[in-house]
Amino acid sequence: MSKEKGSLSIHSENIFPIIKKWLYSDHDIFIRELISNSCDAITKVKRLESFGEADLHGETDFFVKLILDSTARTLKFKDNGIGMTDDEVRKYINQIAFSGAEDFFNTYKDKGDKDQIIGHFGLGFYSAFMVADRVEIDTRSYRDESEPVKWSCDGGTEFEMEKGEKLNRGTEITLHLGEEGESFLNEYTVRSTIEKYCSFMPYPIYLEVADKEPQKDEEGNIIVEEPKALNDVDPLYLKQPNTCSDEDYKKFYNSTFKDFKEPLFWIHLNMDYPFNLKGILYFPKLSTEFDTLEGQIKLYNNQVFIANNIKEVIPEFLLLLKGVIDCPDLPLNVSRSFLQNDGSVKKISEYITKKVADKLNQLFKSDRQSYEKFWGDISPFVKFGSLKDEKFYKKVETIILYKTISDKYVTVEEYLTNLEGKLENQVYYVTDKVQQSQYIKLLQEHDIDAVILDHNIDSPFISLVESKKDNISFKRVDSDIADLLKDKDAETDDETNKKEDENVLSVFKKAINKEEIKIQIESLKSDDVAGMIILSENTRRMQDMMKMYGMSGLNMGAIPSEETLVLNKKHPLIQYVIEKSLEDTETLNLIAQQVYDLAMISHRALSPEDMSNFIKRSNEIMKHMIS
Ligand SMILES: Nc1ncnc2c1ncn2[C@@H]1O[C@H](COP(=O)(O)OP(=O)(O)OP(=O)(O)O)[C@@H](O)[C@H]1O
Repeated sequence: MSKEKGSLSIHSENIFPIIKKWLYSDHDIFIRELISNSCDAITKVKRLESFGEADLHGETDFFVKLILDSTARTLKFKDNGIGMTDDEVRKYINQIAFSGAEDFFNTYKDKGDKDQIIGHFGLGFYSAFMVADRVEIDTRSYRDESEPVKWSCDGGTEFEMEKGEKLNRGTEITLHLGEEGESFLNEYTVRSTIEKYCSFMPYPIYLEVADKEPQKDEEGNIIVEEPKALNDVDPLYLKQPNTCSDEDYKKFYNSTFKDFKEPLFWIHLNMDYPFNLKGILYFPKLSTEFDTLEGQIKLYNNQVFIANNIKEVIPEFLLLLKGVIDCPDLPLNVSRSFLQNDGSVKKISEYITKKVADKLNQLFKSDRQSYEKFWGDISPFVKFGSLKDEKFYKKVETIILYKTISDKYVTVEEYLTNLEGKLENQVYYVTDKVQQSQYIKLLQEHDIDAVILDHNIDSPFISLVESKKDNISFKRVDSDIADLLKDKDAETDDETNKKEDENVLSVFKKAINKEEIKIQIESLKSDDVAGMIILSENTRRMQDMMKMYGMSGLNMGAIPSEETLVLNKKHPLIQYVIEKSLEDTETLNLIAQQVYDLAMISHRALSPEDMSNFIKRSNEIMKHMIS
C-alpha cells in the first residue's frame, strides 16, 4: 500500500480535546480499554479458528503484553489476536462512528456522564489520547494474504497510514506518553492499574519493563524468571459451584480482597436465566478494631472490571459484604443514571438480595450451631439490611437471633415461649452488662432471661421489630420492672399500710431533696435490694435518640428524666425506716440518702458532687459501726 494521509471522520471539530478534558478524572481506564480490545481480538481469532476459518500456524499461546520503556517514554500494548487489514483500520479506527456527535455532546456535557461517552460510541481505543501525545498502531491481520499496516496520529484529526513491518499476526499499539501520562511511566502505577481493571480477563497479561536492571543471584548470575501473568484467567466465580472446595473459596477471597482473615461463609451466585450473572459474595468477619463491616463489591462485565460498590446494582446493605459480581448483561461502561432507570438492574438487585436471605435461612435451618457462631459477625449486617429493605426483613425476620445474658441465642419467638406464663409479649434487654448488673441479678433471681442489645444499630432495629410485630415490646432491664418483681401476695391495701408508706415517703423526700425523683414503695419478692432506680422506657429512648443525633445541647429539660426510686418494703433497712419514721433522726436521714445513692450507682454514674458526698457519708457510717 502507498503512504496515505487523511482526516478522521468526525463531524465534530476535534474530538481529542473533549476526550482529554472530560475523561481526565479516571484517565487510567485507557489501560482497561486497550487490554479489553486485545482480549476481544484474541477471542475473535480463536472463534474463527474453531470454525475452520483461520489458520493460526501453531501460534496459539495467546497473550497480551504491555511493554514499558520509561527512557523512550512509551507504553506498548501487544497481542496476538485477529489483527487488522488496512481496510479494517480505515473502517474501525479512522471512521469514528460518530453520527450526531454534536447532539450527543450537547446532551451529556453537563451531566458528567464521562463513562458513557467512551462505551457508547466505541471510543475505547481513542481513550489512549488521554495520556499520549502520539499513538501508533502496528497491526497484521490473521489473513495470510494481508499486509502489515502502520498507522499513527498525534492527537489532532490528521493521521498517517502506510505499509508496516510487522511479521506476526496481531496488533501492537504504542503510546508516546505525554505530560498527562507521566504517572504511567512508573511500573507500579501500570501494574496496579492492570490489577485493578484486568484481574480476571480471559487471557494472560504480562508486563515487561524495558530498561529494568536484571535480578542477579549471590554469584552475580542473572536470574531468568518465567514471565508471570498478572491476572487470573480462570477466576473461581466462573466455575461450577460443585467443583469448588472451601479452600478454593478462601484462597480466592484472600487474593481478591487482600484480606487474610477467613471469611465466615459465602454464596456462589450462578444464574443464566432470565439474566446472566455469576459471582461470589462473602460474609467477612467483623473488624475487631472498629467493630465495623467494611465491604467491597467489585462489579465486572465479562471479566472486565467496571467499578466498586455500585449502589444502583447492589442494594446498599449488601455493600457491607465482600464479593465479585460479573454481569455481562450490563453495559460495559455503566452510567449511574442509566442504571437507575434500568428495569433489569432492579431485578438483578432483587435476585442478589433473595439469594443472600435464602442462604441465611438455609444455614439457620440446617446448621444452627454455625449460624449461632457467626451471629455476632453477621448481625449488624442482617439488622442494617432489615432496616434498609423491607423485603429482606420479611425474609429474615424469623431467623434473627438475640444473645441472652445466659449466653444462649434465641429468636424472639423462642424467648417468649421460654418465658410463657411469666412475661407477656415483653422482651427484656440489657445494653451494658456491667452498669446494669444489679437489674440483671434481680431478673435472674426470678428466672427471667434478658437479651443483650449493645450495638448502635439495635436501638432503631428494635423500633422496627416493634412496628412490625403486633404488641411485642422491648424493655430495658432498668425500665418498669417493679411490677415483675413485686410480691403480689404481700400486697395489702389497708390503712396502716398506707400510713406506713406515707411516712417512709416523707423521710426519703426530705433526705434526697430532689423534686424530679419519683418515689414508689413496693414489696418485692427479694429482700436483697433496699432500693433501685427505674426509668420510663419511652423517655429513655427519646433521650438516647437525642444524644445519638447530637441534640444534647437542646433543652433536655423538655423531656423529663422520669427516674423513679423503688423502695423495697421487705428490706430490713426500709423496715427500720418504717418503724422509726416518726423519730426524725440523723440515722434515718443517712439511711435514706445512702439507699438512694446506692440505687443510683447501679443505674448510672453519680455526678462529682454526689460522688464525694457518697464517699464522705460512707466513711461516717463506718465510723458509726465502731463507735
Ligand atoms: N488490539 C486490536 N486488535 C484488533 N482490532 C482492534 C484492536 N483494537 C481495536 N480494534 C478494532 O477497532 C475497533 C474500535 O475499537 P474501540 O475500542 O474504539 O471500540 P470498540 O472496541 O468497538 O468499543 P468499546 O468502546 O466498547 O471498546 C474495534 O471494534 C476493533 O475492531
